[in-house]
Amino acid sequence: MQKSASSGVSLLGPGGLDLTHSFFTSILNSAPPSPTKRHNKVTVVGAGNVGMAVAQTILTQDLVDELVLVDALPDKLRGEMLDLQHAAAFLPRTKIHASTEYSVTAGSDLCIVTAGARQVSGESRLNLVQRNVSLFRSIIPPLVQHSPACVILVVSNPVDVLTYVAWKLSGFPANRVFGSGTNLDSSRFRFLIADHLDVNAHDVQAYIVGEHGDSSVALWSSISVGGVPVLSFLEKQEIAYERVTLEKIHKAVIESADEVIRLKGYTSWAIGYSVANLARSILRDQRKVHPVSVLAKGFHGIHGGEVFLSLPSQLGRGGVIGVTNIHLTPKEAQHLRDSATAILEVQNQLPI
Ligand SMILES: NC(=O)C1=CN([C@@H]2O[C@H](COP(=O)(O)OP(=O)(O)OC[C@H]3O[C@@H](n4cnc5c(N)ncnc54)[C@H](O)[C@@H]3O)[C@@H](O)[C@H]2O)C=CC1
Ligand SMILES: CC(=O)C(=O)O
Repeated sequence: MQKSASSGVSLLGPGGLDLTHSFFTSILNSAPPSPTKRHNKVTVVGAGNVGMAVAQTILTQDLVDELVLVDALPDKLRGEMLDLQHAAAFLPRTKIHASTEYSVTAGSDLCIVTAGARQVSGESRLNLVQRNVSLFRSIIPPLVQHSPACVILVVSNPVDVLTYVAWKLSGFPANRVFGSGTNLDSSRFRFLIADHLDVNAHDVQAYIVGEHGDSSVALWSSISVGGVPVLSFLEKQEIAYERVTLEKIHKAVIESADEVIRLKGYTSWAIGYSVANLARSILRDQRKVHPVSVLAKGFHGIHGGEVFLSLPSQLGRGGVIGVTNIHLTPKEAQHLRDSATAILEVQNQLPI
């Protein structure tokens, strides 16, 4: 009995009748016109906790026509694919494929890399670098071979160093390779500020930039609630202690991942939503600004080497359109350069 390549479901009836041709009668004399809507194909490499959170969030948001999962574990991969396909009646129509072979990814518009080792509680993300760089050597070249025009979005940790590695291995221009960076940290920051002030996180503007990790930099002057700049408001009211609260909130952001990992073993939902939010900006050419990991050499006095770290950047169909000219205080600029140094110290030890 013949089976469809991606689902394994039989397309032939018991007598060998091909049912796919017998349910509908065409009302046209020729083939129907091809749809004018752009066909979006996204690949997610790594079908672990993060990859599957990304996949399911993308599916529920009706972003893609084809979703491809790639992993090194064939049974896990097929199980995840079937489990998602079985929700087809409740989801926007999407063709879901899964394979350990990269040929299935051909023609992807966006390739999201989540494969790799993850940190345990108490471990720094930077500690993962050697293990994940060698995985990237087997992941990035075949992705590029099959989708030479794609945008690559790196999620695996340490995300800033691995985005640099992906850029080098791909040979792509820098606008087509970026990392999820501090889009997640900034979301955690906005949630904690909103929670503290009892407002909606959508109404809180606040950026964390630099490394997705211990040396991240909170841009205090970027914080506004409903259009009111928070720091100058607090200064006018002479509520100095709130500045201490904000610093505590930034510390809580840095410790967030470790807290979740200690409690449930890994983080997944927030990064899933964060990445789907980035995918939407790319696929829908939304030109929204997100704090993501981009080639930062030359920005804000960062000169020591080619380094990727997060800066507020505009995203569209072709990838990173540009980095916003944010104003940094001398202290913030110094912290950003320190963050670049922390990343470069790890990166410079790599044979890339
Ligand atoms: N940037 C961010 O904000 C975040 C990054 N992460 C990172 O995402 C990565 C994945 O985390 P989890 O999904 O929790 O780990 P996981 O262990 O659940 O999944 C990793 C997956 O990668 C697959 N894999 C390993 N080698 C592969 C290869 N050569 N080709 C294809 N697939 C391969 C494994 O089979 C596994 O399914 C980690 O590096 C983690 O630190 C996690 C959360 C947030
Ligand atoms: C694991 C990780 O990088 C995070 O949740 O922030």
